[in-house]
Order: sequence, then C-alpha cells, then structure tokens
Amino acid sequence: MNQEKTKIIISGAFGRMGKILIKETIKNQETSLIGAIINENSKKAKEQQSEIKKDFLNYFFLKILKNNHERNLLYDVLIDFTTPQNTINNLKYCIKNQKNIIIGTTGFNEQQLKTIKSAAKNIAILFSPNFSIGINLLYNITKYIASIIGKYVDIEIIEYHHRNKVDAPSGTALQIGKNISESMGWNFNKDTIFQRYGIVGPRKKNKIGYSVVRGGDIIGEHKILFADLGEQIEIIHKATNRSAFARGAIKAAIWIKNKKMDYLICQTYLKIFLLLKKIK
Ligand SMILES: NC(=O)c1ccc[n+]([C@@H]2O[C@H](COP(=O)([O-])OP(=O)(O)OC[C@H]3O[C@@H](n4cnc5c(N)ncnc54)[C@H](O)[C@@H]3O)[C@@H](O)[C@H]2O)c1
Ligand SMILES: O=C(O)C1=N[C@H](C(=O)O)CCC1
Repeated sequence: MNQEKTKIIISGAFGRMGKILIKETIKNQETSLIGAIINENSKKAKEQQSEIKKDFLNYFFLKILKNNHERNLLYDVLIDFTTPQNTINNLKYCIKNQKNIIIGTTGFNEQQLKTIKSAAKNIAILFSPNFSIGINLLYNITKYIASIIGKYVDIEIIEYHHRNKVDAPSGTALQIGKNISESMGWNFNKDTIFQRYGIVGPRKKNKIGYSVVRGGDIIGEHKILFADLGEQIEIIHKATNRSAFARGAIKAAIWIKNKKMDYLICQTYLKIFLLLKKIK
C-alpha cells in the first residue's frame, strides 16, 4: 500500500542538527521536507542562507512560523532541535494548528518542562534528549544494573560534548540520572551532586554524581560508572555522527504523524523504535 509521505518542517534549519535533519528528511523515502525555519535574527543564518539555499533550492525557508501561516498548514509534524524558548514558541503554534511535534531540544527549565507536559494534552509530542538507539538501550541497561547493585555502589555520570554546547549537564545525562533515581526510589532533585569544588568531604551514599567535559568537536559521549570497593562497571555510549540522532528523530516523526492528543511524552524512544522495526 502506497503510504502517504510524512510532511515535515524542520526548525533550526541552519543548526548543527538542523542541517543533518534536512539532509536525512530529503533522503528518507517515507518523508517529504516542505519547509524549514531559520532564526531571522541570527547573523550566521543570514550568512549561511545563500549557501544552504544552493543545496536545498526547492525548499522555502520560513522565517518564523507565524509569519507564514497559510503555507505551514500543509505539514504533518514539526521537528525542533533549537533552543528552549524557541521550542516553546513553536509548541504554541503547533497546538493552535493541531500539529504534532518532535522535540530534540535540551536545556529546558522546570517551567518550560511543565509547559511541554501540559501541551501533550492537546497534541502528540515525542520529547527525547537523545534520539540515538544506543542511548535508549543504555537507559534500560543502566536501570537494570542500578536495580541490582545501586544500593551499595557509587554512581557517577560523565558526559563529553563539543565546545559549542551551551547547556550542562546534557539532557541525556539528566535523563539517565532521572531513570536511575526513579528506579531506586531516590529523589532526583535532591540525590544529585552537580558540583564539587574545594573541601567537599567524603562522598555521600545514594547520590548520583555528574561531571561535564566540553571541548573540540565531540559529538556526544556518555559514561556511567558504577564504582564499588575492588571493582567498577563502566557503561559507555559514543555518538560518532549526528545522523544517528537525525534518523531517530525522523523515525519518530513518521511514527507520531497520526497520533492523537494525550499521547504521553516519551522520554525513552526505544519502545517506538522496536515498534517501528516491526512495521518495517
Ligand atoms: N535529542 C537529541 O537527540 C539531540 C541531538 C543533538 C542535539 N540536541 C539538542 O538540540 C539542540 C540544538 O543543537 P545544535 O547542536 O543543532 O545547536 P545549534 O546552535 O547548532 O542549532 C540551533 C539552531 O536553532 C536556531 N534557532 C534559535 N532560535 C530560533 C528561532 N527563534 N527560530 C528558528 N531557529 C532558531 C539557531 O539559529 C540555530 O541554527 C540543543 O538543545 C541540543 O542539546 C538533541
Ligand atoms: O550536541 C548536543 O548538544 C547534544 N545534546 C544532547 C543532550 O543534551 O543530551 C545529546 C546529543 C548531543
């Protein structure tokens, strides 16, 4: 049966993720790119516009959704890997037009996370800080290990990203920590050690430590250390190309296309991927 293609708009078109999302959307036989949103105020976007347009001549670049209202209603799903405030703005637009959204952006504050959660009563949202399959597998592996030895080991999450990443710790590291805290019955907001400086005294038990490394062009690495007396377990995920995130987000967009409101925000994407695997 000739399934109609999922019509996609990419927000953050000139970003590190946006550029790859555009390429992968065009390449995917099940999707069609019908537009891309750029930040009209960004100097970089203006400089890049002619260069990017050369590659994607057929695709019109929207400045911001609300200024191109009549042309946007054709889309099925908006994919947003931009900034927290921009994502919230796009979310309101999607609610108004009853369009579903894939949120890849990270660095939201508590109020913004509440806004996203309540928006899921109106439209379908798939919100994941990491659309690679490996990390979504790692969520389950680390929860399993913690459920067995979490009570008596020290758990540390170390994340490494490129020099231009503006939020810390990564959304992925926070999600890994949230998953483990919940499975251990700990309080994520209290049972965390985000900073260590000066004489901090001996490490407390049943708390998750976070360390952040920023440098170079590191795409994304997450290491979860389970340290005991006499032995350690390290689970490591390394992203070597942003296409792993882009392909995951596009699969999610295909999946979410006709989902109705009240669709829960999915923090782990693995279930969807396995479901899609069955569809393939
Ligand atoms: N979920 C995942 O799998 C995943 C993977 C990679 C990155 N991310 C997250 O995605 C986000 C973007 O990462 P990046 O490396 O592409 O960043 P980036 O800074 O390269 O790209 C962000 C883009 O958003 C654009 N933007 C900002 N405000 C805008 C607006 N009002 N309208 C339209 N565009 C606007 C910027 O101009 C920029 O081009 C970050 O939060 C990052 O943590 C998530
Ligand atoms: O490049 C980034 O920024 C990434 N951010 C995600 C996060 O914050 O978890 C992970 C993928 C890369």
